[in-house]
Amino acid sequence: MTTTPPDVIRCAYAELIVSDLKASREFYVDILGLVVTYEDDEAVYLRAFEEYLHHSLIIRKGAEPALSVLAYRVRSEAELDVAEAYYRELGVQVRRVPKGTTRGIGEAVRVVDPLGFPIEFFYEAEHVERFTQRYDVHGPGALSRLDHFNVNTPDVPAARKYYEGLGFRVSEDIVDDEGTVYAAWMFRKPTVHDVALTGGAGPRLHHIAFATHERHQILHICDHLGAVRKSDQIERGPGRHGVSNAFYLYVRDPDGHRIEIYTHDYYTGDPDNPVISWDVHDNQRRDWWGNPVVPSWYTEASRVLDLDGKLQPVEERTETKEMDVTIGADGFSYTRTDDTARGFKLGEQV
Ligand SMILES: O=S(=O)(O)c1ccc(O)c(O)c1
Ligand SMILES: [Fe+2]
Repeated sequence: MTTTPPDVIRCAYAELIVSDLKASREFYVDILGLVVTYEDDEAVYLRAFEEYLHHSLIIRKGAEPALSVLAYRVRSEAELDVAEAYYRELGVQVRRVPKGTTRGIGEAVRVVDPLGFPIEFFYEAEHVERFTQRYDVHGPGALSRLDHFNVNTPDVPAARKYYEGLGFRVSEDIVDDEGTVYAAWMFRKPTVHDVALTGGAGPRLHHIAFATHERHQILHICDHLGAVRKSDQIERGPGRHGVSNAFYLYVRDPDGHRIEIYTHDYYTGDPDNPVISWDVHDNQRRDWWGNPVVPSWYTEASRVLDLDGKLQPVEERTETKEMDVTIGADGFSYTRTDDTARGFKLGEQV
């Protein structure tokens, strides 16, 4: 690459295609408590309480539930030219879209990145009221901001190299002693990640995560789902992650799109931030308390669209899959590395 990469600040918004806008609005607004910035018959533009840009999530009515864009904010309008040149040199599909193509967003550059994901780079965006201290409208499950994207991609080292080319750094990863890389967490903003690369068939969206300030907000969302008899939308957690140290919950929206609610990871902003590598057989890597990872969390994810709204084909992972080495009769994981006397604890039970 001769051209410099665009200066990405952070993950900024996503657009999900949903089959029933009303049902999805109930999930994202009535249960998760996101704020509606604007809505019409086609789409709802949502933001979390600390956010002052127009939206961080769009849910848009469509026949095929899928991800239609993951957007990163760049440091200035000038970075759009940089992004356009960078991706043209990569030889991928690149499109310049005028201001207002997406309500509330200025001029942008859209690409299908080398991993097959629909990605947008933008700077200018409409400012709206920031509800940081509007405690009169915060619910008990108040979400503060969008925190990260997690994507399924078959070749994690190749994806890591691509994102390193964009100036992202690795905070943590999951590996085995043969050198297979199962997942990596990468950041531009000084937290654990803006994007996580999860080995698996891809391009697929694994989840979008919103942060809360307090664990009790996550617990309230669980209680709320129970109260409306929608506990089946709780997929995994609440729990404490090993990787990232965050307290977490995964819920599935009416179309099965996965949303993580996440709090309490850590600062990564110094140049010498140490990378944490986890052994794939460490049973506390994904859940610090050793709770099992449900198989659907490894196998299910959302399809993604190209820039014309067509489903991207999915490529299977060829390297060993994490689920195969840590779940069920063939899989195994340990709690204490020297615990040979009692052998390996069977990994996540299925
Ligand atoms: O399950 S992991 O502890 O690996 C994990 C860590 C951080 C995340 O954001 C996540 O989705 C999953
Ligand atoms: Fe996550």
